[in-house]
Amino acid sequence: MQSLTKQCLSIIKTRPQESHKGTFGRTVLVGGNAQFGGAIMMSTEACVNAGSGLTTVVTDSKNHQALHARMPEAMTVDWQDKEVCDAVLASADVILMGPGLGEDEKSRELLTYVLQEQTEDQLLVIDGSAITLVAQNNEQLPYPKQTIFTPHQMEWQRLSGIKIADQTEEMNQAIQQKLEATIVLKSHRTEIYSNTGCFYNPLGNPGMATGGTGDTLAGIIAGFLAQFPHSVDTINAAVYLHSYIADQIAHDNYVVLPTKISQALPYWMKKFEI
Ligand SMILES: NC(=O)C1=CN([C@@H]2O[C@H](COP(=O)(O)OP(=O)(O)OC[C@H]3O[C@@H](n4cnc5c(N)ncnc54)[C@H](O)[C@@H]3O)[C@@H](O)[C@H]2O)[C@@H](O)CC1
Ligand SMILES: Nc1ncnc2c1ncn2[C@@H]1O[C@H](COP(=O)(O)OP(=O)(O)O)[C@@H](O)[C@H]1O
Ligand SMILES: [Mg+2]
Repeated sequence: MQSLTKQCLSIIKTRPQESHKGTFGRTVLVGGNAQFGGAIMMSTEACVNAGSGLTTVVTDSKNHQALHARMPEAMTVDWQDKEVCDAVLASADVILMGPGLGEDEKSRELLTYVLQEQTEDQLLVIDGSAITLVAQNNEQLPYPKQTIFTPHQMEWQRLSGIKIADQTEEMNQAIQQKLEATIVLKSHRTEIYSNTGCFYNPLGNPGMATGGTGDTLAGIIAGFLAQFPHSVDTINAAVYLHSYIADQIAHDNYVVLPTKISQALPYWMKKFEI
């Protein structure tokens, strides 16, 4: 397993002069039920700050006002409005599904719908509740090689069937090869299993152990994939930078607020651009 270094951030390129919001990708985020609105808001804040050209959030209408107040850069769609959802999903380069989605009937219906709508050009990042639902329903992925799962160890236990204590590199890799999707297996030391190699993130700190840090990572991964190459290098860079920034914040903060990571993204991306 290869340990990531600062070198992995070299995918962050200086933006071309001749560019516009369409150049940097369209990201659609699906999640946030009435209980977990904060999760999709944190993913959105991360995605916009990570540089997604256009970001649209498909969520429970209860979250719209708060989302607009917090992130006017993002557009919102009521997840009951099928016609608008169809159009928005069709326009996406990257879809992030799951932060705060919940596990009720509506959540299940939305997951099945998104899996049906995904096209062969679109990447799908599956996080949070959506991982649990894929595991429960034994959902088949339409395009496994274009799918990225971002489970923590418990979600990976549900998806892979491997108990946390048995989640060794060998076992994890065997299930990844069966799934053919990329797996970002989150823990205090996150590992990335892909069709082209396995990587290990040496950064991160216990200040990150607070609700929303994973929702934030999922938003960064989606925002990076929207504008940078569709490869594991881009996912590695997102994982590394998320922890790198958290480590900077942790120098003088006991707890690392996820929204602080998002707010610091544009600064650090500028520092690392080449
Ligand atoms: N503000 C919000 O609205 C928040 C909403 N959230 C959403 O809540 C939903 C449920 O996700 P949860 O992860 O809370 O619930 P889960 O039930 O999926 O997992 C949490 C359980 O897994 C255990 N666990 C074992 N190893 C772990 C590891 N390495 N990392 C994390 N947990 C580990 C924890 O102790 C806990 O008991 C998701 O959709 C998520 O996006 C959470 O992100 C928290 C914040
Ligand atoms: N002790 C720790 N050391 C390093 N990273 C951590 C630690 N605790 C949590 N993290 C990171 O925080 C994130 C937590 O993700 P997740 O459990 O999905 O959170 P949530 O769903 O609440 O947003 C992961 O990226 C994980 O690597
Ligand atoms: Mg999570």
